[in-house]
Amino acid sequence: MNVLSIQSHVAYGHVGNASAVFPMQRLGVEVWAVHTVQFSNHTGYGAWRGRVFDGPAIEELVEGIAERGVLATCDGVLSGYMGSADIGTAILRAVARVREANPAALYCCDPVIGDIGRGVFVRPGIPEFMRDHAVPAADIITPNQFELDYLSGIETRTLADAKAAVAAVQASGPQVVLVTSLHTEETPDDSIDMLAGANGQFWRLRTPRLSLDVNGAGDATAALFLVHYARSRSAGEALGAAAASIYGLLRRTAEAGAREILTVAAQEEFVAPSRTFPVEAV
Ligand SMILES: Nc1ncnc2c1ncn2[C@@H]1O[C@H](COP(=O)(O)OP(=O)(O)O)[C@@H](O)[C@H]1O
Ligand SMILES: Cc1ncc(COP(=O)(O)O)c(C=O)c1O
Ligand SMILES: [Mg+2]
Repeated sequence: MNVLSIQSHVAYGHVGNASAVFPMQRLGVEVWAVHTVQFSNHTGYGAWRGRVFDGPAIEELVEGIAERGVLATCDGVLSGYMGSADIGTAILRAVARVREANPAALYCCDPVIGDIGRGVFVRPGIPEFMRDHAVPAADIITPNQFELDYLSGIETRTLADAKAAVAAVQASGPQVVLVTSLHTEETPDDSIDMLAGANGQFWRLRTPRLSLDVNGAGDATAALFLVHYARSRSAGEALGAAAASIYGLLRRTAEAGAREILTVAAQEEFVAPSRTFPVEAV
């Protein structure tokens, strides 16, 4: 399996491609990593150095890959944080080129917009770009609850609200939706839910809430979910596999008290998670 992953990159630590690429490789996937930014470290530190690339820089690399004659062997495209709408447009052009070469290729868009508590943390214009262009073009999206609310225009308080919001977003294009970090009125305070929806069916998975504050977990989650969905074509199965790996990774990170997720030290969790959780049809 070959995945074109177009995301931010950091030299130190693990967010964006620096969080997503290795778990996919550990699962046996060839990853074609295109970086939208190259920063020293993630922006959660408050200070960083490095450069933001632009649309033409992304298109140039995709052109070079196309010149190798390999686009037809690309099974999926993964995108995450978009620095500008210009980069977003380049990503959607890459998706169109891959689909032209391989109509079966899946586009998984992590619609990074913001988070509960932090609000919108992307540049002006990006939320609208995600909602009006990127999400409708995707086969799979992996919003957190804040992003689900924005994309659907529904303020989700209950599981029924979340299901309605997923259905509303599915009507705009993506058939498979994974909601991360979901907390509804039904969710116990010491727990965290994920909700997957596909073909009119919904599955919920609940894990303990760990005491940690890290970045990059969503990027790894989208990557793992794409790979497991591409292989199984079951959103429920992909939910169970991705959630178990992420939980194992974060549990190890919390135990170590680390500021960065333990992508390398906890790599066994990507292939053989130490704990699995029931996937409940809801
Ligand atoms: N404190 C936590 N405890 C347990 N799991 C967590 C915690 N934070 C994140 N996760 C797991 O990581 C997944 C993705 O993280 P999330 O914070 O939703 O990503 P994003 O960075 O995109 O908002 C969540 O769905 C959840 O399974
Ligand atoms: C450059 C960059 N990309 C991606 C992310 C994604 O982090 P998170 O998964 O916490 O949203 C961050 C967060 O700080 C970042 O700085
Ligand atoms: Mg995210």
